[in-house]
Amino acid sequence: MTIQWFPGHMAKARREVTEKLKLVDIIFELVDARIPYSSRNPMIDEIIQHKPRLVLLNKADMADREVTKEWMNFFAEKGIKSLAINSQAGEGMKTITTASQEILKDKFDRLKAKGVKPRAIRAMIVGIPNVGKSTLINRLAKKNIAKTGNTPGVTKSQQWIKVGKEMELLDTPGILWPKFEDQEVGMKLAITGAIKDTLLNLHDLTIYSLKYLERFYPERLKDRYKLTELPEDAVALFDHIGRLRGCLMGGGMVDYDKVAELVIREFRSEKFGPISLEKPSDF
Ligand SMILES: Nc1nc2c(ncn2[C@@H]2O[C@H](COP(=O)(O)OP(=O)(O)OP(=O)(O)O)[C@@H](O)[C@H]2O)c(=O)[nH]1
Repeated sequence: MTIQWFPGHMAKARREVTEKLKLVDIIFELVDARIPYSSRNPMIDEIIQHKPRLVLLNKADMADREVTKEWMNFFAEKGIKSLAINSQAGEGMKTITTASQEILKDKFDRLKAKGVKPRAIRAMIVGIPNVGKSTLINRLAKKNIAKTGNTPGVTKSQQWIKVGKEMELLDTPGILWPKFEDQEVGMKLAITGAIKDTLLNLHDLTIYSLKYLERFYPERLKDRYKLTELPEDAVALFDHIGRLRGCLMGGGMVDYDKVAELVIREFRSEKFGPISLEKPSDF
């Protein structure tokens, strides 16, 4: 689902998350492991205030493992615990409960000391569109979607999902808007599918992807398109790929639109292997 964000939608999204915050002990901030900076909501700190949080670097299977480690260190330095997960395959699911228990240990110990009966940790997922919120909820839910009725004060359909004995998760995630701050962030969001590519020029997107590969993963680019040397400019590279892959118009001219579509499709379907599009040192 791709949402067009207008100020009214943003205000509503913020209000909904703020409302649900009161019901939970911890927020799971879901980001795309390939773009942990660009896929964060720009106002997340302001919205969730001091609520304990766990950053989940989702789609870690598509990101560069070494770079993901750098991001985990980056968050740790800010005092934020993060985990690399793959919701689609269900990898890292157990670690979410364990990490939440660690983060909330003091709070729950205090409650226990006051004689409050132990209860499950209550959590909710927030993140920008397409980051994997529904996939994660389904993974964690397994068959345990609790039909415990509605929670007062929340949307009628709101339910808690049991995640083992230790945790309960709100079944609807908080959907927040992505950053719109600059073109580069926009490129990364479009490449990873968080915003529609029709909002950007497909050729710009392709050139951005190719330049990125050229800079950080040159061998993969050469391997994929049977290049011995990297061409001097984008046009030469487009020509080479077009001829190699038969993206031609009548008369044998290279069809640049087709080349652009092909490269983006291959980039998104991991034909170049797992790739991270940003590092903590970029910021
Ligand atoms: N490779 C990979 N793909 C994933 C992972 N998690 C989710 N996906 C895919 O990412 C796409 C978006 O996932 P959703 O769960 O629909 O994302 P969402 O955040 O709920 O999206 P909205 O409903 O738009 O807010 C789907 O095609 C998922 O299969 C993951 O860890 N790895």
